[in-house]
Amino acid sequence: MSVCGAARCRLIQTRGAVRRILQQNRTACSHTNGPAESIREKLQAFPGGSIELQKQETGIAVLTVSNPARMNAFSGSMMLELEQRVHELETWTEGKAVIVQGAAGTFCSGSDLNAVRAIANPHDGMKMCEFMQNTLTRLLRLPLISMALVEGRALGGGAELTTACDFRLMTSDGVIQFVHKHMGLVPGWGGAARLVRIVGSQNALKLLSGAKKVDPDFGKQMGLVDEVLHCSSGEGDTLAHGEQWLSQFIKGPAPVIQAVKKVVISGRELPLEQALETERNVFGTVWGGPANLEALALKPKHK
Ligand SMILES: CCCC(=O)SCCNC(=O)CCNC(=O)[C@H](O)C(C)(C)COP(=O)(O)OP(=O)(O)OC[C@H]1O[C@@H](n2cnc3c(N)ncnc32)[C@H](O)[C@@H]1OP(=O)(O)O
Repeated sequence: MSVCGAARCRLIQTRGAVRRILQQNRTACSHTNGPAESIREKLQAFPGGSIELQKQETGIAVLTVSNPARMNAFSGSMMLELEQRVHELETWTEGKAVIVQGAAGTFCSGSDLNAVRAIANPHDGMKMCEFMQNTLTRLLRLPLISMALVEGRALGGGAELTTACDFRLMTSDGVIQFVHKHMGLVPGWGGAARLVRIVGSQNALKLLSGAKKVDPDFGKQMGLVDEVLHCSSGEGDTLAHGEQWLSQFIKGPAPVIQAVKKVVISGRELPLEQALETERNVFGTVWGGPANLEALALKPKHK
């Protein structure tokens, strides 16, 4: 092929890649989309529990999955509520971080099995899966640093939820387990795709095919767990310990923290040329900004 022909070929490939990414973003970022609409009514038919959101003045929000009578399993209405909470976080300009936790000393036991039984056909399953993939992708793409605080158990969809956060912290008795295989399933909320990116395909294959229990030591060893909190679930101060750990990453003004997260997301998800372009654009939002000018005026030494 001539040099011109090769260049034209590369251009066509790049355009194709850009079109695909834009398409993915449209699907994952739209607040309402056609296919997801029809599942909403079905999900609404399975009420129970709630997703609570507390936005704090520190710039840290706490998102609590709460359905204690069912070990914080996701009812249909909780799936809908999670999407609403993520939407609220997407527009939180003062925010820096979000902690995702479970109520009453345990994280989340996945889908509510009562709802699962009622929609146990491929059509509804795929719609529910599309809905949750969309929400969890948006959670991961928030311009906020996110952390799953795993007390007790994170099972099935609960394990998948932990992978939609930037960091995972665990109490010393915490367990993450992709139990899907035991249920005759594979992850469907995007958990497999994200797990491969976090721990690599070899480790992901072991965790999914063996439905292995990940305790804090195993989790740290394979890079799934970022830090172990040396306290037990339900002790009450777990959240304070989690906030303390997170504080090292969120010092400074919200626009700068959000800019950091944006360049990391684009670096993680986009082809290099596009990631570089996004990085330039984000850089332009902080260069010469208040935090930058203040730092320059202080003549800092980074010893
Ligand atoms: C794409 C998404 C795929 C999925 O998420 S599929 C769902 C995967 N999750 C599961 O299979 C979890 C099944 N549950 C369990 O293994 C155990 O209940 C669990 C969480 C280890 C807790 O065990 P224990 O401490 O002995 O407590 P327990 O079994 O008595 O549970 C207390 C009450 O909670 C209920 N529960 C727990 N997980 C649930 C779930 N996912 N859906 C609906 N209900 C659930 C459980 O039935 C029990 O209720 P009850 O007291 O019998 O009325």
